[in-house]
This record gives sequence, structure tokens and C-alpha cells, in this order.
Amino acid sequence: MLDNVRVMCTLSVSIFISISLFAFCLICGNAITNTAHEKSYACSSVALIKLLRVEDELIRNLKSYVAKLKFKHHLVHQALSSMRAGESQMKADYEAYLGNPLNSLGLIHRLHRDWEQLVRYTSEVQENEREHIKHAHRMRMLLPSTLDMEEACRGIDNLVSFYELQPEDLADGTLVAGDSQPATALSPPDCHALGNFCRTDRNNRRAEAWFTASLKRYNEERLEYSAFGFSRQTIHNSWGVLLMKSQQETAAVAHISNYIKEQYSAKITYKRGCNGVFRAPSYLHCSYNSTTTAFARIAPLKMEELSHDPYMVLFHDVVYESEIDFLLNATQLKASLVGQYQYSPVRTSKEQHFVEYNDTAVVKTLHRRLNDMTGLDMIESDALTLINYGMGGHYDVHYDSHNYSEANRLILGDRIATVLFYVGEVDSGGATTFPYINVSVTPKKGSAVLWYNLDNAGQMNPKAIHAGCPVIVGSKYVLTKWINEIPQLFLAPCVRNDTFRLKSR
Ligand SMILES: O=C(O)CCC(=O)C(=O)O
Ligand SMILES: [Fe+2]
Repeated sequence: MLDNVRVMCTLSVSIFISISLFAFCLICGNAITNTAHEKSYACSSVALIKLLRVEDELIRNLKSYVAKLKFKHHLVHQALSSMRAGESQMKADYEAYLGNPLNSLGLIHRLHRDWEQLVRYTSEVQENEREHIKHAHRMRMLLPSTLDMEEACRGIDNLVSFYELQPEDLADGTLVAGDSQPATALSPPDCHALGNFCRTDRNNRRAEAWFTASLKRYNEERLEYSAFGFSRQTIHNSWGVLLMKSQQETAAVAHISNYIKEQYSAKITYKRGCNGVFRAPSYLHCSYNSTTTAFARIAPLKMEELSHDPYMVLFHDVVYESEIDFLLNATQLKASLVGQYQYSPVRTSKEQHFVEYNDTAVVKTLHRRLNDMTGLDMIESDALTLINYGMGGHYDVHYDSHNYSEANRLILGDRIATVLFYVGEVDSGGATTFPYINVSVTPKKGSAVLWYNLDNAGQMNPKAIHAGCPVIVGSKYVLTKWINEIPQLFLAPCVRNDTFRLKSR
């Protein structure tokens, strides 16, 4: 019985995750194609009609997808019922039940084969489901961009300011004063988006009115909000950031989550790090690392400790001129994205992914070297990513770890550690700085910095917050490897004490 419940739970979770991932594909796709299409939906009603058709098609596609998932649900239900068809007889007398060799054979066969098949069937995406996901992927070309969204918000904001409307009334769907039959109310995420637009447009009073409207309408029972990453805290965070920016720190604290608070206080110290104010403490030392792998024994790596918490080391001369030449010949740099795959002023750079683990001989060698440096397995990690920052290019304070929910983390795995190779020299600026631990690393061609984003117990380490300082003169190239925790289960098991990772090995 317990097993049945477990399978049904797994199935429900997997259906939920399937739908979430399905929606996620659309969101990613949407962002990725932000610049791919020149059309603007918000400025013309003809274009908006086209968008309605796009939505019709997406709904049709999603409905068929859900129907496939329901069928899967039904099928598993059926399998479960038939599995314990003789349950009452069995429970009455286990021994008598198993005394019948046919029952024993059935039991062994079920557990030998059926359960495995069932788990595979519930967790795998079937071909007929995949076709809907692919279709949703293709449709992403037609989705509105961030620019469209901005234009739409501007349109509403113009109405509000020109006709002196109240966001609260508009949120209720009242476009014209005295209108007795408001047509369409705005959703809490709509109000939140309008609040964010006003905040960026520096209209704080209006932004606060939109955030208030959003909070007032937020309904905990609408489970899809939190499933798609929108919660009361999302609204409070945006509000807190607004207050923080207008120097109302005390008021901001009431809104902001610890996570965002850390990002903001780190921002202040970040500037000091970029200006080279930090000095290294004396207890750190340099060594030759010859112990992580057998290869490191014959070719030790020059290692300089930078911090113990999080554990952080700088490797010198760890990437060779020929490898750098190969990497810099990469010609497919694309704009970098952040968060839910959005273009953002938080990150101004271009990048190229070396997608395959064994892409080319150089990529293969670099992965082997990463293993020598860290002792960790690179499988299932994000692709090696070459990042190029131009004039003023930077990456604002951030965590590399995702802070996933427990369910997502089990499936996707968080980023346990990061290795950042410096494959170019920057004339001025461009350090990688860790404001909470007073560490700043100046890019030096051929070196690489390794740090842990998760602590020994596997929790996100708030001190691992960092930033790529703006480049003043020159062009900065880094090669990033964000290392996934899942394959490290036995290589870097969680421990609940203070010994730091490499030392504990
Ligand atoms: O460019 C840098 O110095 C930092 C890059 C970084 O933080 C990242 O890629 O996650
Ligand atoms: Fe980072």
C-alpha cells in the first residue's frame, strides 16, 4: 500500500515537474529569442490578433500534452490495481497465499520486472509527450520579447499618468471612471510587472501602488503562481529593492528576504573589492597539489589558497597558450543571459558554450584538468562557457548556486563549486571579487580560481557571493565551469563539521 502511494506521489510529482518544465521551455525560449524578432506586438492591434492565435495554438498543444499525462496517470493507476488483485486473500493469510506457487511466481515477477518498468514509464518522457514539448519549443519564436513587455507596460503607464487613473482601479479592470461593469481585472503578476516597470522608470510612488495592488490580489490558492516562481516574497523583494535604491534601508528590511538583503549589502563592498582595497590574510599559503588525482602526482599544480570559507584556491599556469589560442578562436559568442534566461544589465558580456563534454581534444583535456584540480567529476555539469566582457562589461554580485527548491534540486542538482579560468589579461579593472570575504582576484592569463558555492553540509554558502568587476581598459576572457553536485555524491560527500573540502580529502 505504502509503495502504491509512493509510486502515485512520484507520478504526481513527475507530472507536475513535466508541466513546469514545459512552461519553463517556453519561458526560456521566449527570452532566448528576445532579439531574434524585430516585430513589436504591443504597438499594433493587428499584431496583437496574431498573438491571440499564437496563444490558441499553445493552449491546444498544452491541452493535448496534459491529456497524454492523464492517460499515463490512468495507466499507472490500472497497473497498481491489478498488481495487488489478490490483496485481501494475501492479507488474510500470508503463508497460505505464498504457499500457492503461482502467487509466489507472480510476486517475484512483479518485483523483478514490473516495478522497474513502472518506474521507468513514470519517470521517462514518452515519445508522444516529447512531440508537444518540441512543438512548444518551436513556437517560442513567436512569443513576445522583454521589449514587447516593456512597451505594453509603458502603454498602461501612459494611460495612468495621462488620465490620472489609480493603479488600484485599473487592477480591478476599471479603465474609465464610473464604469459600472469592469471587464478584465489584472492578475497579481501583471500588477507586479507594472510595478517593476515603474520602478525602472523611477516612478516610485506608482511602483508602490502597483506592488500594493499585486499583494492585495495575491491568492495562495492559485498554486500555479508559486509553481512558476511567483510568490508574495517576489513582490516584497521588488518593493524592498525599490526602497533600498531610494535609501530607505529600514523600510526595505521589512520587505526583503535574507537572500536579497545579502545581495544588496554585498553590492556596497563589491565596489571596494573592484578598487583593489582587499588584502590577503597571512594564514593562507601556497603549495603544489599532487594528491587530487594520479596525474597530479606526476604533474603537480601550483596552488595558492585565497580563503578557507568558502574554500578557494588560485591555480597558476594551469591552462596553456595553445589551449587559450583554441578558445579565443571561438567565433560564436552570443549575449549572456541571467536568471530565467533573460537579457539583463546585471550581466553585460558575450559567451560561447562548449556544449559537449568531449567537444574537441582541447575541451576533453580541460575537463580532465578540471578533475585534476578539483577531484570532482565534470559529468552533468553546465557546459564549459567562454565569457567575453567588452568595455565596462561586468557581472553584478550574484551566487552561482541556484537555491532550488528541494524537489528541483534532487533532479537538477545545484552547483557545488565553480572554476573560472582566466584566458586573457585585462589592462585595467575586471577583477573577480568576493565582497563578503574580502577577496579580489586579478585576472592573470593562464590562472584559474576555484571556489565552493555550497558548504560542507551541502547548503548554499552566503559568503560565496561574487561579481565580475567592470572592465576599465581591455577585453576580459574567462572560461567558466559550474560544477554540478550530483555526480560528487561519493567524491565530496556532505559532512557536518568544519573541515573544508580539499583539506578533508
Ligand atoms: O567574470 C568574472 O570574473 C566572474 C564570472 C562569474 O561569476 C561567473 O561566470 O559565474
Ligand atoms: Fe559567478
